[in-house]
Amino acid sequence: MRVGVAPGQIRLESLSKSYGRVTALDGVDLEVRAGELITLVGPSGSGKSTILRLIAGLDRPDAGRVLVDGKDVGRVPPHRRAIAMVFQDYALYPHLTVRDNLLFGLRVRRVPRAEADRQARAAAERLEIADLLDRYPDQMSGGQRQRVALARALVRDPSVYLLDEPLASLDAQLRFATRTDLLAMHQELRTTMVHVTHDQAEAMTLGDRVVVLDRGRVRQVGPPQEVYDEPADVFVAGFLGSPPMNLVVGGGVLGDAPGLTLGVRPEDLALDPEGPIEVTVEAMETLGSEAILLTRARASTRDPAAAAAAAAAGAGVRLTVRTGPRHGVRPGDRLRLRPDPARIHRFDTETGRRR
Ligand SMILES: Nc1ncnc2c1ncn2[C@@H]1O[C@H](COP(=O)(O)OP(=O)(O)OP(=O)(O)O)[C@@H](O)[C@H]1O
Repeated sequence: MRVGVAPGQIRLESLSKSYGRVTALDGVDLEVRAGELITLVGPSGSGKSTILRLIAGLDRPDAGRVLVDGKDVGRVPPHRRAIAMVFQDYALYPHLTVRDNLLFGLRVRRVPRAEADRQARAAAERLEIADLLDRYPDQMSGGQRQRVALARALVRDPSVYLLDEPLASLDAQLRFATRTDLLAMHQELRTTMVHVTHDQAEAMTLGDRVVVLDRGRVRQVGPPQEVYDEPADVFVAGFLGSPPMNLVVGGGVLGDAPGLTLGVRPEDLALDPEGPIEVTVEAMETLGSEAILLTRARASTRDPAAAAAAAAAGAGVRLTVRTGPRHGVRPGDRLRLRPDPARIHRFDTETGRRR
């Protein structure tokens, strides 16, 4: 029996990369499965684009290896890797029409004219830009340019797509529409896609798995809902979710827990007249389908460090609550909250790790 590796599988082994004194990647291990859409997410400077550049061969690692389909590609130049990259700023050739932008890569590869035309048209139709083939990039909207950039990647017929914040410069509505297109494109092609974003909402919706990065290290890898429900550490807990998880050192109003930090997401705090936590509403945002209440509780804790921290801050713990839009609450109101006991997260305060 032949044991092969499916095309488009990527393995990163102990990848490290520094720029001068800046450590961009610090021992990254990651396996991207063939055909998977995986999203790298993390704050600015966490190393996301560096990972893409190393996979594409645009940069070389200081240590570690990149394997594509089981082969070390360290010595393979970028144009020989079966990889297409799409950037936030489209990177279209401004002096070429859409048609010629699409044909460019095919001409470089000496694909016969008729076949190249056929492939360019198929990609344009796939991304619904067939009526724009004679336009120049500056004659199109941002969303249209992004579709052209995706179509150009498509005609290369790569075994891996690297997408570096392709939706970042689109407005909210277009972003949603293009995100849906990208998902449909992946579902149809089933080609490996590594997508980078710093937008945690995008990471939740776009990807079979999400990789959370922080300062050049992988903090957690898993299906988005799993990472959201069981963050591996305080960093991931605070990063994924908007508004972020409420985190209370020592537990405080969430329950006395010396040495631990307890967390609860805004949607897991219910308004309940019998609830154990008394808070004052300081501000609120009503968003149509939901409301966010910014409240402040009195810290009740026996953890001396937490009590001192709360006292030093001059007030009680802030708790953000997500609730329905028709709550009848006003700033200044006193309310009671009940945390869902099954949804309290426990972290070691010293290491930050989930307990
Ligand atoms: N060519 C370079 N020269 C110097 N420093 C660099 C270079 N490229 C990246 N860095 C640094 O390496 C770190 C990681 O950068 P990288 O672009 O991978 O982050 P990122 O997570 O993609 O960030 P962003 O979301 O802002 O694009 C940053 O501190 C960055 O300043």
